[in-house]
Amino acid sequence: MKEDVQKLVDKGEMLPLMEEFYTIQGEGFHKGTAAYFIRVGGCDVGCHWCDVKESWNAEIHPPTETPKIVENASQYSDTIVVTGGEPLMWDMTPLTNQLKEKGLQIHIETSGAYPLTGTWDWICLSPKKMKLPTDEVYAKANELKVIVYNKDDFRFAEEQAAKVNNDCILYLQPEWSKRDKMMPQIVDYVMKHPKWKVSLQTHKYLNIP
Ligand SMILES: C[S@@+](CC[C@H](N)C(=O)[O-])C[C@H]1O[C@@H](n2cnc3c(N)ncnc32)[C@H](O)[C@@H]1O
Ligand SMILES: Nc1nc2[nH]cc(C(=O)O)c2c(=O)[nH]1
Ligand code: SF4
Ligand SMILES: [Mg+2]
Repeated sequence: MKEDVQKLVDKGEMLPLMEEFYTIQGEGFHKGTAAYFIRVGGCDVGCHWCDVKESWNAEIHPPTETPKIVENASQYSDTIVVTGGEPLMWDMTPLTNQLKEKGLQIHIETSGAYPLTGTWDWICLSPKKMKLPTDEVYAKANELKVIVYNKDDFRFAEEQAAKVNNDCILYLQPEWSKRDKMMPQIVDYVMKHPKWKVSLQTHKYLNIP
């Protein structure tokens, strides 16, 4: 990467943009709501079941000026979801400041494994065992969304629930490839422990992005 571009990426004034799309938020608290998704490239958390492994290598995604991303996003929706990859690998301050200047609602999907930057109307924290969230994101998360791949994830979910703030809404979401096996166990678990709710990847059932 050219030195001047690298400097702008380091400041969050340019971001490796993988894709952008207008769709329906499929998961968690805001499921069913139309939103414009900005998918930022780059992630080193390494979830073996990740459904967007193409996002991991930041170098294959073109560094894009944040004003250009914002200008485009604002044409589509009042609600913007920033996801990745892991968006918090980058300084989210310029992007979120500019989205706020347009009066948009800004949500983030994050593992919380990197320092929390940017200003957010909604934080969806989906913690990962390999690289745990920072204390700040546990304190500020609006929803906790734990992916259930196997039985140990129920233990992990409780451990993570003990760390988030009291207002945080708790979700268990089946890992997509294990949904048939884990869904009955999730149903049973939620009925026994009703502080949890079920989150499904509804966009995958609807065949939308
Ligand atoms: C692709 S990640 C990107 C944002 C961030 N890196 C994170 O993990 O939160 C977006 C959401 O999809 C979830 N996810 C990824 N792969 C999944 C899968 N195979 N089944 C269910 N959820 C998955 C993640 O846990 C996260 O909540
Ligand atoms: N429709 C839809 N909803 C989503 N919610 C979180 C997603 C993500 O990949 O971050 C996602 C996604 O990729 N598509
Ligand atoms: S943290 Fe998110 S983007 Fe990174 S590997 Fe895990 S699910 Fe995929
Ligand atoms: Mg997704």
